[in-house]
Amino acid sequence: MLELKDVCKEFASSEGSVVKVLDGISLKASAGDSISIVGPSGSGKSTLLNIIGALDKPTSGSVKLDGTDFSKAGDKQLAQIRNRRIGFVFQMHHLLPQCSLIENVLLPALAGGGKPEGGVHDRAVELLEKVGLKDKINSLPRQVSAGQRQRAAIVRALINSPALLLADEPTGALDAVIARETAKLLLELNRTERTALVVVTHSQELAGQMARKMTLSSGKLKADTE
Ligand SMILES: Nc1ncnc2c1ncn2[C@@H]1O[C@H](COP(=O)(O)OP(=O)(O)OP(=O)(O)O)[C@@H](O)[C@H]1O
Repeated sequence: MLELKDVCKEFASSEGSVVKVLDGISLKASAGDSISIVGPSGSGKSTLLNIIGALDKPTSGSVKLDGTDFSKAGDKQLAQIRNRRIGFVFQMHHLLPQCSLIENVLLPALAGGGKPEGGVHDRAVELLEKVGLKDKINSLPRQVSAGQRQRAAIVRALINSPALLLADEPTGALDAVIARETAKLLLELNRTERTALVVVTHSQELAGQMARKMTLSSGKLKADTE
């Protein structure tokens, strides 16, 4: 369902030369998969995640999600894919401070001007309950803990039942115990929601919890063999 073929990404450096950050990356992931990508700072992890998430375009190569080739999709279709088929979780929760947790979770279901489909409110409540936020659904982000905010952000990423869940340092801003709990939850939801999960992280502990561990280095992505 997610398929990257020979993806390359080049940037112009400040000196005017061309730097190849990604050099022929191929990757396949299907529902229920969990993949971690580790690598040194500046190795291109965020660049790769942005390309997988249709937030950036490769210089060459192709990215397909459920058969749709991103390079052949128009801007409107790409926006729809980003909103409906892909969930994003970042290091910072990016919840709107003036909206309650449930309002934040429902935002992606309202994006695009459409009415939320029937049942989405129930789904939001159900997911918030599942992550232990039953008593907090009407609380504002500042009224809950950092770990609870990140759990709400994960639920928000899942509200539209995406095929793909992309997480960039999802536990990076949390202390060790909460980070561990959040990682466990992320994996549990990945299993029950049947998404393909791709996590970029510096944390070897988080990376080690994913079924497939990969390293990005010198533009190449390699599977770690235990
Ligand atoms: N828009 C851009 N223009 C020019 N160079 C860029 C651009 N975006 C990223 N780069 C360069 O590409 C390389 C990879 O950056 P990227 O942010 O993907 O690395 P990373 O592995 O995510 O790093 P970190 O772990 O520190 O977050 C870096 O050398 C960066 O300077």
